[in-house]
Amino acid sequence: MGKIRAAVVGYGNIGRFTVEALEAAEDFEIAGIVRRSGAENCPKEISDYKVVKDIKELGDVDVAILATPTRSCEEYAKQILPLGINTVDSFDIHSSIVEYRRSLDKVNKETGTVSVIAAGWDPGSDSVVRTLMESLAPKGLSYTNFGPGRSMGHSVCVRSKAGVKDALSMTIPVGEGIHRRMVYVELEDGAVFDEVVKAIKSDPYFVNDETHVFQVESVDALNDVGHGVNLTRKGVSGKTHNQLFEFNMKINNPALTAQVLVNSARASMRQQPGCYTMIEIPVIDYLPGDRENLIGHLV
Ligand SMILES: NC(=O)C1=CN([C@@H]2O[C@H](COP(=O)(O)OP(=O)(O)OC[C@H]3O[C@@H](n4cnc5c(N)ncnc54)[C@H](OP(=O)(O)O)[C@@H]3O)[C@@H](O)[C@H]2O)C=CC1
Ligand SMILES: N[C@@H](CCCC(=O)C(=O)O)C(=O)O
Repeated sequence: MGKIRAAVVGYGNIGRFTVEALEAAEDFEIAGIVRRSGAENCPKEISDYKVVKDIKELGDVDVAILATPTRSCEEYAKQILPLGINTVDSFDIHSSIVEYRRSLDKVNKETGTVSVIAAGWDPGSDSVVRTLMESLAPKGLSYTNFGPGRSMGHSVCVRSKAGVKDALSMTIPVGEGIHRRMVYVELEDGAVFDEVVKAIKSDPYFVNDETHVFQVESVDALNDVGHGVNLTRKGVSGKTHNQLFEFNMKINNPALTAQVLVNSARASMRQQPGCYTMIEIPVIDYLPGDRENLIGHLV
């Protein structure tokens, strides 16, 4: 089989690391990068690739990796799927995933394409770990404790508010799956801080958590894209109590998200038409290489 031709749509934090992850993956080639401004002010590190405004300018593309804000993923996917191109995204509004999956699945079936959605680390690879833990102790309690670290999704959400020039949303674990949000905003001239605070606190990304907003001179001076998670489950296997499982990681957030997107782009090439979350795909499909070799060294 030839190399998988992938396009990266959106060249922000996740887009930049997605290009790197594709460059490191021997079974992929980069068909090009889609930016709203096309090749205008093109960053030096991608100047050897085709950089375009519209994915149609790229010729043959097997899969489009949507490195765009979560709230624009559905619109991009619905423009791209009718071209016969698979899509992959890291959509992260947990409460809307079922509805989003249903909406794209219809388009996938009509166009004979595959979408893998919610494919970052959370939702994404953590969802696979949560699923495995629940199967190992079907009765019990699981907790997902994030950070401390930068949530890209929450930071993107704050940056989309009127008057915000730049933002950093830090996730602070309070315990048992509860989090505090510490939000640092750099404002445009003339922006009213209290209005910005109101817009942030009423957004579904923040509405259920204790949120503190601070105005700062420079977000860049504070920025650190490190993050992490501690997942636990305590429960019952069969009729036996007190089974305790734990999964921990400390990560560079965009680098890990990009790696999961690339793995999911590969997996998209191996599924029947439809829309999938990561827990619906056999884990072996995320890996390159010969199936029997993988079974030989992993099982
Ligand atoms: N599931 C998970 O675990 C994770 C999910 N994510 C998701 O990844 C998303 C992207 O994060 P990040 O890369 O930091 O975001 P950025 O803002 O850095 O990048 C998004 C890029 O999308 C393009 N874009 C297209 N439409 C818009 C629009 N309407 N407004 C702004 N930009 C647009 C822009 O690129 P251009 O100008 O080149 O077109 C922009 O640079 C987040 O929304 C988050 O939800 C992130 C981390 C983990
Ligand atoms: N979706 C997150 C990754 C998981 C961590 C998280 O949800 C949080 O910090 O709130 C992100 O966008 O960075």
